Amino acid sequence: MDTAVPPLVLDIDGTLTDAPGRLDPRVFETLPTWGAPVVLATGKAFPYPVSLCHYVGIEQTVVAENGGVVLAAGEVSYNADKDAAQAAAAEFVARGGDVGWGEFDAVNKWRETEIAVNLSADEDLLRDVAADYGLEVLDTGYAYHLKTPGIEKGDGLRTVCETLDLDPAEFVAVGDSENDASTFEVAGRSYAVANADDVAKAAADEVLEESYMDGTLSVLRELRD
Ligand SMILES: O=C(O)COP(=O)(O)O
Ligand SMILES: [Mg+2]
Repeated sequence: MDTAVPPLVLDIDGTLTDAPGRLDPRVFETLPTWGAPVVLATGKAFPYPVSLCHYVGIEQTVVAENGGVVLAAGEVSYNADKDAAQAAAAEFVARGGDVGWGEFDAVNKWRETEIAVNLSADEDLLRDVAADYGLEVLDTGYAYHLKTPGIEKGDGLRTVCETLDLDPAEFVAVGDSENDASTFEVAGRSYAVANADDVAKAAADEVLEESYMDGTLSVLRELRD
């Protein structure tokens, strides 16, 4: 029954995907029929979750770039400083670093508020440069994010809730990484999938027995039944 399901805030990578990072096809049958708002909250660049909502067939309600960009009810807000991240990334490269996505950098091309760096990059150098520019480095397990400190997915969820007149405490959150800890704090109930990192596991109300979409679906089924 759909009558009493709570709104959801779902991470994408590691939560709606499989281990190699492919979207789990069960997303297509589960999310469009959910009887309450579904927010996708991700570290991915803004167009990725917007496209995902489009193709899955749900409202475009999105927290992207770790809270840097929020879209709800057609209203977009930008909450972080791409210029600083871009300047720091240029300095990182000038000091011998490699952002690591090859010649055509689709990971950052449409990113509005931060820069994502491949996990193969020199982390110590990246952290040094970030500190010089007053930025932080967030490791999601999928990328290092060179970002404005204090801007988090959880702030994005609050913005969504203000726009849609929803109570964040009613939300159920599922995620897998350090960048989901802020969402877990803001949402009323939170779950880390079994493949989650230690920060996400410590922040979650409950750590699930199953990984990836199997874990996420175990929560959604329980909420629905
Ligand atoms: O972009 C990343 O690094 C991780 O993305 P996610 O927040 O959807 O897991
Ligand atoms: Mg994730």
